[in-house]
Amino acid sequence: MTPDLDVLLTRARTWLAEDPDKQTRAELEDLVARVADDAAPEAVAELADRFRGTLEFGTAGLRGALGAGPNRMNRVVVIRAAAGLASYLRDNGATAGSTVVIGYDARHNSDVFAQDTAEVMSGAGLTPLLLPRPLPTPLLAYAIRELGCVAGIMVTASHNPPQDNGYKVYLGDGSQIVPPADTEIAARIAAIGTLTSVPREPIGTTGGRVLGEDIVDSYLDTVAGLAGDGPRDLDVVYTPLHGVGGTSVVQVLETAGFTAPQVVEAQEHPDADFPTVAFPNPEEPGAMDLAIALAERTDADIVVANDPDADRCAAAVPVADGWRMLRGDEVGALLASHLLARGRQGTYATSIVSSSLLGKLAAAAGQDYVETLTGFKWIGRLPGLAFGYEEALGYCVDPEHVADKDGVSALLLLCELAAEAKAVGRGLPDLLDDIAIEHGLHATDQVSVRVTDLGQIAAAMTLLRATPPTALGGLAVERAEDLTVGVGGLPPTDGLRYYLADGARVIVRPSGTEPKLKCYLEVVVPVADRDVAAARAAAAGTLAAMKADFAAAAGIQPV
Ligand SMILES: O=P([O-])(O)O[C@H]1O[C@H](COP(=O)(O)O)[C@@H](O)[C@H](O)[C@H]1O
Ligand SMILES: [Mg+2]
Repeated sequence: MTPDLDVLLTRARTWLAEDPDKQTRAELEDLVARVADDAAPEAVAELADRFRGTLEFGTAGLRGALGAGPNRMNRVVVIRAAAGLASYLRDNGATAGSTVVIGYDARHNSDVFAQDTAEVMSGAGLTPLLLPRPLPTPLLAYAIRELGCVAGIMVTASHNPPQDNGYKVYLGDGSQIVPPADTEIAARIAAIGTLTSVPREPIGTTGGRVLGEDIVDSYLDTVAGLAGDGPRDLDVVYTPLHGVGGTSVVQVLETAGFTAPQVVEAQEHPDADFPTVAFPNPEEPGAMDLAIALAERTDADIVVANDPDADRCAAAVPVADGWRMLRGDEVGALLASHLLARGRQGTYATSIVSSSLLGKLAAAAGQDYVETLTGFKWIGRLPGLAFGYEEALGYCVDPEHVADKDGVSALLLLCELAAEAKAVGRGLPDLLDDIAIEHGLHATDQVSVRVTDLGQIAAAMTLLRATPPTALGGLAVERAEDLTVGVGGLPPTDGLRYYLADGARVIVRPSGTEPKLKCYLEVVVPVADRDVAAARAAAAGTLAAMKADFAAAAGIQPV
């Protein structure tokens, strides 16, 4: 046995001694035995990975595979995280009786992690309020403001694979944490000694309770109230993708006067194993197949979907040759023009990896425009926000009540817009064409590479930094920026941005929620003689060439 292996085994045994979860304990005991017996290389690598650092706050809180060890999601990590957060809150003005609202999705152990969190809050003298059942993330964000809480926690891994879970952390403003709060909370988590030093009390101890359905109804009525008067004739197919959006979306649409959507039966109820999809992420190819098939069979007008925690919204619409998924940037432009047409005043915002079109729409209507880093935590908190969106299917159409993305309210307003268009014999693609004719066709695409070894992502970034591309898809790279130095007033972040000829731009960055390298591309093609189809074809050709060149420059194989 090498000294390194000895240290690893000691750490694992120390961890085992305080793990309150039978299942993760059994799993780690087994792994420790395999390492101690014959140091089987696979077992050693697995154990080392579990103890390689601790889960850190990323784009949207903590996120990782379920399992034992500090580098996984489990009860020990959650209890420590809750205790660190409680200590941060106490140091920043929270007093006895300050409330913390806790929500959870329907993933494996989400309810257990929520319960642990509530007990830690009680133990710290704060008052936990638990949402009554697995519910959408935006409902949690709503509850923070509505109930005047000092913080909120949502136990969810959103759209990640079934074996993952996660922990989204919000402060009293209803937005997810950003620096320096995240590092200050992380420091307090790191400072926690043994788990036995963390006081835990039953949730009633400090007046905490499980909330009733009234908070759910209050949220759903608020969302339904966003729709104006107008046409409601629209045949909607909907899927919550085995997540928690289902009943909320149906209730909101009906309250707003729509006929109940047809819901994809096999994906209607929450299921932690997401049995009908490879990845429960509407961005992934195939995730919407069942919904689109149902829409085809029933000749529906639109397909809408939420990701499993219902903070994202995806849509597909019928076109001449079948069904077309709308990109997040397209839905963002549609919702923005819908709100601008209604006279919504304020700041229109998106992330730097999203389309530049929003800036043009806002400017044309005399409204302010702001760009942030990736992550809705940056958008939701902007003062004076009128509307915010990001290409990753996230939209905030009601910043007054929900300072985060909300797949339920976005879905309602998109259906409202589609019904208005249908009433005059048009579809959402026609509205997109109108926008393209006025502002130029802004076409976006993404190369997303899933890796098993995070080293591959670092290697691609290193290669790009060492040998920057000089042209992509035949467009010269006119300017390159390394985002790690913090450009244009943005906080530093790992990423590279290239400005190309003809207004094209490319950004590459590692995902902060999944083991993926993401490259976001945009080209802007003027529309001549109202011929949007020609501009679209030209843009598609350039984007395809840019993708291929980018993959070669980064040394990656996109799937
Ligand atoms: O998981 P969700 O639905 O909350 O979505 C989260 O992850 C997305 C992808 O982030 P990344 O590119 O770093 O993986 C972000 O755009 C989003 O703001 C964040 O809330
Ligand atoms: Mg989500």
